Amino acid sequence: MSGKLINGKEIGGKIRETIQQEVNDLKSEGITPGLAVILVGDDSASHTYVANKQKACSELGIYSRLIQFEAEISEDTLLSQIEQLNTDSAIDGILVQLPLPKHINEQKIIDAISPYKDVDGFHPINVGKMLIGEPSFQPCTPSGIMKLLEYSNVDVAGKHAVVVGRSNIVGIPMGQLLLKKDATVTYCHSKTQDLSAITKQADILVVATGRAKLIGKEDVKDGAVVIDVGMNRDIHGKLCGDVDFDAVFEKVSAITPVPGGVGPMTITMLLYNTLQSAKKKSSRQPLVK
Ligand SMILES: NC(=O)C1=CN([C@@H]2O[C@H](COP(=O)(O)OP(=O)(O)OC[C@H]3O[C@@H](n4cnc5c(N)ncnc54)[C@H](OP(=O)(O)O)[C@@H]3O)[C@@H](O)[C@H]2O)C=CC1
Ligand SMILES: Nc1nc(=O)c2c([nH]1)NC[C@@H]1CN(c3ccc(C(=O)N[C@@H](CCC(=O)O)C(=O)O)cc3)C=[N+]21
Ligand SMILES: [Mg+2]
Repeated sequence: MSGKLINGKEIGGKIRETIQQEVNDLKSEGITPGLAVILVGDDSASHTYVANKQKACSELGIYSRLIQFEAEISEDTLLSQIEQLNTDSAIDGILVQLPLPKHINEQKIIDAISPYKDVDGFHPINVGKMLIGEPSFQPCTPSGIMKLLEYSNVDVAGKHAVVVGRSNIVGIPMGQLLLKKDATVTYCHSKTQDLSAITKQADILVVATGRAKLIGKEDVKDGAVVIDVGMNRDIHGKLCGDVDFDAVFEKVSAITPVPGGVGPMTITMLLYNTLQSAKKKSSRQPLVK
C-alpha cells in the first residue's frame, strides 16, 4: 500500500484509462456506449452528482443523455419514458437518480428499467443474481469500494468487515460483496445497540449512514481500514463524510477521504457498467465484471 490515504480519484483515474481504451475499440467498430440519466426535481446535491456523471461520460467519449423532469411529474409519465429508453438502441444504460419525490414509488420505477440496461444494479433481477453469484450488474458504490480495497492491497478474506448502514443501494450489497470475498461480515444500523463496541472490532469498516462524523477515534480499532461513503455538508457547507477523518487518521492503517474517495469510484463503476452493457448490445445479455 502506498501511504494511508486511499485515493479514489487516482485509482478511479487508472481504471478510467482502461475503460477509455475499450470505448475507443468499440467506437472503431461503430458502437458508441450510451447512458441515459433521468433527473427529477431540483435537489442541488442530485444536480451536482448528475453533472459529475455527465462530465465523466464526455471525457471518455461515452454518449450521455440527460432527461430532466419537474418534481410534479406523474409516475405514469416517468414509466413511459423508461419504456422508451428500454428499447432505444442508442442507450445501453439507464440511471434514475435517487431519491425521487415522495409521490413516486421508487421501487416501481426501478422495476420498470430493463435489467439489461440497469447499470446501477438496482433491479431485483440483478440484486438476486448478485446474491447467488451469477453474472449481473453490480451496484456502483459497493463494487467501487471493492476496487479501492483491491488496488490498495487490502486483504479481505477472513477479516472482520463491519458495514454501518443497510440501504438497498449501499449497505446491503456492500456486505454481500465483502462476504463473497470471504470476509466475516457484520451489519449495523440505526437500531444497533452499542454501535461503538462493534465498529471497534472491525478490521475493515465501511460507513454509509449520512450522519456527519458519526464515527470518531474511540470507535475504530488500531490499524483498521476505514471506508467512508457518507456525503454530508457541515455547518459551513463543506463536504464531509460519516467519519471524523482528522480524529481517526493517526489510528488507522488506511482511510478514504471525502471528497476524493468513494465518490469518484461510484462514477467510474457506472462508466464500467455502461461499457459492459454496450459490449453486449447485440445480445443484451446481463453480465458482470
Ligand atoms: N459516495 C458515493 O458514491 C455515495 C454516497 N452516498 C452517501 O452515503 C450515505 C448513505 O447513503 P444511503 O445508504 O443511500 O442512505 P440511507 O439513508 O438510505 O441509509 C442510511 C443507513 O444508515 C443507517 N443509520 C442512520 N443513522 C445511523 C446511526 N446513527 N447509527 C447507525 N446506523 C445509522 C440507517 O439505519 P436504518 O436502516 O435502521 O434506518 C440506514 O440503514 C449518504 O450520506 C449518501 O449521501 C450514497 C450513495 C453513493
Ligand atoms: N440511481 C442512483 N445512482 C447512484 O449512484 C446515486 C443515486 N441514485 N443517488 C445519490 C447517490 C450519491 N451518489 C454519488 C455519486 C458521486 C459522488 C461524487 O462524485 N462525489 C465527489 C464529490 C462531489 C461534490 O463535489 O459534491 C467525491 O466524493 O469526491 C457522490 C455521490 C450516487 N448516487
Ligand atoms: Mg462518537
